[in-house]
Amino acid sequence: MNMRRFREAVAAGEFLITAEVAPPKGADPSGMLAHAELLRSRVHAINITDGSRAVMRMSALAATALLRQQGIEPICQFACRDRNRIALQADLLGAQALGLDNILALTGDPVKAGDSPEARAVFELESVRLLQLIQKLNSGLDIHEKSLPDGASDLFVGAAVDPQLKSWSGLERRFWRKVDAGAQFFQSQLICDFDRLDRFMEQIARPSGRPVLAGIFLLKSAKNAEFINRNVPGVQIPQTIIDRLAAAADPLAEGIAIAAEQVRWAQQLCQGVHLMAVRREDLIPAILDQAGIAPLQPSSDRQSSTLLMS
Ligand SMILES: NC(=O)C1=CN([C@@H]2O[C@H](COP(=O)(O)OP(=O)(O)OC[C@H]3O[C@@H](n4cnc5c(N)ncnc54)[C@H](O)[C@@H]3O)[C@@H](O)[C@H]2O)C=CC1
Ligand SMILES: Nc1nc(=O)c2c([nH]1)NC[C@@H]1CN(c3ccc(C(=O)N[C@@H](CCC(=O)O)C(=O)O)cc3)CN21
Repeated sequence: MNMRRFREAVAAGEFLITAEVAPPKGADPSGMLAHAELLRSRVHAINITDGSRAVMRMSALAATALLRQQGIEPICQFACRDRNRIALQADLLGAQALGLDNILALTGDPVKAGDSPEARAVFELESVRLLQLIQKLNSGLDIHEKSLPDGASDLFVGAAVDPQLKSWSGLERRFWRKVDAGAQFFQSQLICDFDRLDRFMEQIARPSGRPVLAGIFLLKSAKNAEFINRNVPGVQIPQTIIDRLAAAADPLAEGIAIAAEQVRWAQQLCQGVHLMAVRREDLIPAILDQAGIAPLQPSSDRQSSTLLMS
């Protein structure tokens, strides 16, 4: 089973498709695995959240290991909130040993956003320093530049970016710091302003040569959009979209139509999409169908067709 399909697709310049799935809130992974199974032929990788919104769930490391066991390529989110440098390095090396070599390096949401506001937050590193740490592990050094006697990692690491950030100069500076620290791909924050994405791609991202996946969220209703505006740090769904959902006879169908439109815009502007459909991951194939994106060719078929052609 090819578990380097995502990085191969990045290298080949394919239009990249990932989907976000949260680990279970409990010890039984069967629901998560069933959702992931529905997406197998539609995405290059499944991106597993790590303490998203500071809400307690199963560890991303365990959840991605389970996906990989099932033959589905994961991207493991790594947030800096809950682990100091010893624990981050330990888990990164463990991820590599388990074959979980796609990583998304994040700072992480503040604990006050979640279900344990009294928890102690660590944040010893933030996303750029986490990327720098991974760069060191990949070159056979630990965070203190001591050599790793049992070998370097080969982690394929990406970072988040919010093209709608108010400070353009802050956005540009932070994006380039992430590129310099080894980010191989970028996943955008949930995006609604595609003019802004266009400008970000033209003026900031394109010169870096790093692919950007637009973060596209299936809004299930106007209420869902309002929940996000209240509870997801850094996200603001515009009133025009909330009104469109509120006016729709079938808000879920309207949400699918909006997401499919956004996928089409992303095809014009950037190198991929990161699809989020919280608790309705089963609808991601419908979004891709409406956007005119066919299932992916299995990577083994692609290899054999290349062989036939040569
Ligand atoms: N110096 C400056 O100009 C800037 C400073 N900052 C500060 O740095 C801190 C952390 O920023 P970063 O390390 O850049 O954050 P980060 O690397 O974790 O995320 C980058 C952006 O993506 C968004 N994001 C978070 N989780 C995401 C996910 N799962 N998928 C997609 N997007 C996601 C965030 O809202 C953020 O705007 C913040 O406290 C912020 O105040 C942030 C941006 C610019
Ligand atoms: N700062 C930040 N943290 C994140 O965890 C995060 C982002 N940004 N941006 C990208 C995605 C979007 N995320 C989201 C967005 C919406 C819901 C949401 O609406 N969840 C449920 C409600 C669940 C509940 O009731 O607790 C839903 O009904 O859709 C969850 C995670 C997670 N990701």
